[in-house]
This record gives sequence, C-alpha cells and structure tokens, in this order.
Amino acid sequence: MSAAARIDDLSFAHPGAALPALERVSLSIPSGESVALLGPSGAGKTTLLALLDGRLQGWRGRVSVLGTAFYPDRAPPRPCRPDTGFVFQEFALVERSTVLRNVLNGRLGRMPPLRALSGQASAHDMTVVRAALADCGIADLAERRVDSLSGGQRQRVAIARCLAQEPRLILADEPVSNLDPARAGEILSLLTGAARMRGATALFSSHQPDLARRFAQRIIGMRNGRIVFDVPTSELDEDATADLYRDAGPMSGIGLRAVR
Ligand SMILES: Nc1ncnc2c1ncn2[C@@H]1O[C@H](COP(=O)(O)OP(=O)(O)OP(=O)(O)O)[C@@H](O)[C@H]1O
Repeated sequence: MSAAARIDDLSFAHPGAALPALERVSLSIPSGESVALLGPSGAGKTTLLALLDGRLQGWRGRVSVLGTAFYPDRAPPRPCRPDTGFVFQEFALVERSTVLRNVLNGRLGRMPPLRALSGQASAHDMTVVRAALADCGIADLAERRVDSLSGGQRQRVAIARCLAQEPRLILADEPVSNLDPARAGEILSLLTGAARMRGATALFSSHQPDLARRFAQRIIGMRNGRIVFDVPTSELDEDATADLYRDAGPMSGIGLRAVR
C-alpha cells in the first residue's frame, strides 16, 4: 500500500526551545487507513501534525505528504494544500456565523481565487457542503449560529467543514478531548467512518488509548519527541501503552496542554 505521509529521520525544535519537539522521527502513514497518535503531553503529537499540515519550517530530515515532498525553508505548494484537512481540538469555527457558512469555508481552498474572495459558492460547492452536513448529522442545524451549539455539535461542524474541503488526508489534533466519553466515541466514529467512505487517510492524536484502539487500524506511540512504537492496533501491547504514560507527570493528564 502507498503512503499518504512519509517522514524520514526528522528532527525539529520550536524557535527558542531548548529541547527538540521531534527527534529522529521516521514513520509512514498507509494510504486509506485511520491512524492514532498516542503519548503524554509534550510528546510531540501536535508538532508532528503541524509538520504534516505544512505549517513548520526549519526542520531536518525528509517529509512527503500525498506524494509531494516538503522543504524545510518554504511552505508546501499551494495546489496541494486543500488535499490536507485539519480538525482542531478547539474547533476553530467562526462563532457568530451560521453552521452552513462555516462548512462552506471548507470549500475556499477549492474555489478560484476571485470566487473565494467574494465567497460565491457554485452549485457543486453547495452539493459537497450539503453532503458533508448530512454525513455529520447536522443538516437540520445549517442555519443555526455556531455560538448556540453544544461542544459535540461544534465538533461535528468542524468535521463537516473539513470534509467539505474534500481532503485526501485528514489530520485531527485531539478532536475529542473536550467531549464526554459517549460523544467522544460518536465523533471519532464519524471522523474515521467519513474518512473511510471517502477513501481518505485519517491521523488523529488522542490521550485515550481505548478510543485509539476502537477507531484506529494503526497506533503510533510517542514520548519525548520520539516514536516509541508504531504497530497495527491488533498488535498493540498493553504494557507498551502503559509505559508511554509512566512517570509522565501531571502534564500527561487528559486535556492538559503543554506550556507554549
Ligand atoms: N510554539 C512553541 N514554542 C516552543 N516550544 C513549543 C511550542 N509548541 C510546543 N512546544 C514544545 O514542544 C514539545 C512538544 O509539544 P507538542 O505540543 O507537540 O506535544 P503534544 O504531544 O501535542 O502535547 P499535548 O498532548 O499536551 O497537546 C513540548 O516540549 C512543548 O513544550
């Protein structure tokens, strides 16, 4: 199977940071699979996702995403950007705008520049947006303002916006850490199911090994900026997972963020 993303011997330190956030990382994300990134706070999960999203510069090593090589001194070429979608933990929605408008924003990267500037959606854009709303179970919320929605509904909007972009690679940074366990399962089921239906690859980070096991076909464990294991879910070892979080300190708690 071809790789949706490939990283070879990559190291990266955030500007001004004393220690590298990623150290000698090599991995390959198989095309069409759902893959989970596990690891305590500060392990480097967010940094790895930002790298694959083309937002980091100044790294050492080799990176290619969906067959396009990235370079450490420049942003990825514009035409390949809409192929990667990102779902943020904090949703990153326009709160005072409607659900429909937010999901339509996912189409902007697919529109010709002039149409994107004027926000004029084509009939095809609307068809894709309506399908994304329906797949995420929020068609009936289309005209509601985002600031009137619950956390679970907001995350559905964020996923619908990402799907409207028609990405081939979906990156999600702790997409369920703000949700209760039942909602968290629903949202991960939605995210990985929608990716599968579209033949897209999904890579999501999580602090919850049980959810990673349920929804990922492959699990990558990280600690201190390094990959500790990278295995099919069926081969995930309980002890290896426990070791990942052992003595990780108070920063490893679910939902806690590293100090930036
Ligand atoms: N903007 C930044 N500037 C300096 N250091 C940073 C920055 N962002 C992250 N770091 C550091 O890089 C390391 C990796 O952080 P990262 O956020 O990638 O970890 P994480 O595994 O995603 O953690 P969490 O689970 O808390 O989100 C940490 O030591 C963190 O403090």
